[in-house]
Amino acid sequence: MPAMHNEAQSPAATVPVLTIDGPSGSGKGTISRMVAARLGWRYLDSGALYRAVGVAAGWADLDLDDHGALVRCTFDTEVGFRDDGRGEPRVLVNGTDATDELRTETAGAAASAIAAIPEVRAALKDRQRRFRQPPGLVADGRDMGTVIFPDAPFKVFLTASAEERAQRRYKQLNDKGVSVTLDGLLREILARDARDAQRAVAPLRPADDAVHIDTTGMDIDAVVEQVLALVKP
Ligand SMILES: Nc1ncnc2c1ncn2[C@@H]1O[C@H](COP(=O)(O)OP(=O)(O)OP(=O)(O)O)[C@@H](O)[C@H]1O
Ligand SMILES: Nc1ccn([C@H]2C[C@H](O)[C@@H](COP(=O)(O)O)O2)c(=O)n1
Repeated sequence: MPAMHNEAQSPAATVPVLTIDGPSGSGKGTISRMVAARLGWRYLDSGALYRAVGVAAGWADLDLDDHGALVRCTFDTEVGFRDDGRGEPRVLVNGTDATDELRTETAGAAASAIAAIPEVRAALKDRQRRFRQPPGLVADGRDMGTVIFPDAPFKVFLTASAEERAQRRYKQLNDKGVSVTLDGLLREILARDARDAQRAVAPLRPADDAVHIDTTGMDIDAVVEQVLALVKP
């Protein structure tokens, strides 16, 4: 009976997903949040999950080479998102607001190292897929279009030159009163790009069916409009 064939598809699979993957500082988070708000869809910051595990591992004084302990830590770490309507959602790690610690380059580097462990990625898979709820989801990360939501109807791969990404991060951190050097940030960005793109499991790469948008020299609103046009032409 034809109806039986449809039953194989889970209800979640009918919820539309827009995936936005790309390297650090390409604007994934900023653009995803704005597009999700315009569409009235949910938002998944998948990087925050890896960062949260990194931060929790730091709190527990775990060695980044102790993969067994890091995998256990992944299962034990509860991550909550609280949107107070004032920009970036707050991220709670085991009940503690860790948003500011999560956004540091140190947390980014730890997340990138932990994210190369296949069992950590496997442990976070279902947690990410559970965000797919009506009326739709915007999901940002490195493997949203390739691994987590390969059937997403809308996929974007955002890039910008490494120099521009470092400039953006420099301004972002300066505005927060964090003292950094442009050279140091550029080195960190290039190191993170290399690790994320070269790991064996779910490396950073565009899905075959992703639309590439190079945001070098583009302002935020122009990128948002270009992405929205893909979903609502
Ligand atoms: N098109 C753009 N033009 C100028 N600045 C931008 C643009 N897109 C994002 N930015 C700024 O760049 C900074 C980094 O953006 P964002 O945090 O969204 O990047 P990301 O790709 O999510 O980074 P990460 O992967 O490290 O979390 C922010 O300060 C943001 O306002
Ligand atoms: N889907 C994802 C999301 C993130 N990571 C890893 C690699 C990143 O360097 C790190 C931090 O992510 P960010 O907050 O900068 O988006 O987490 C990943 O491997 N896969």
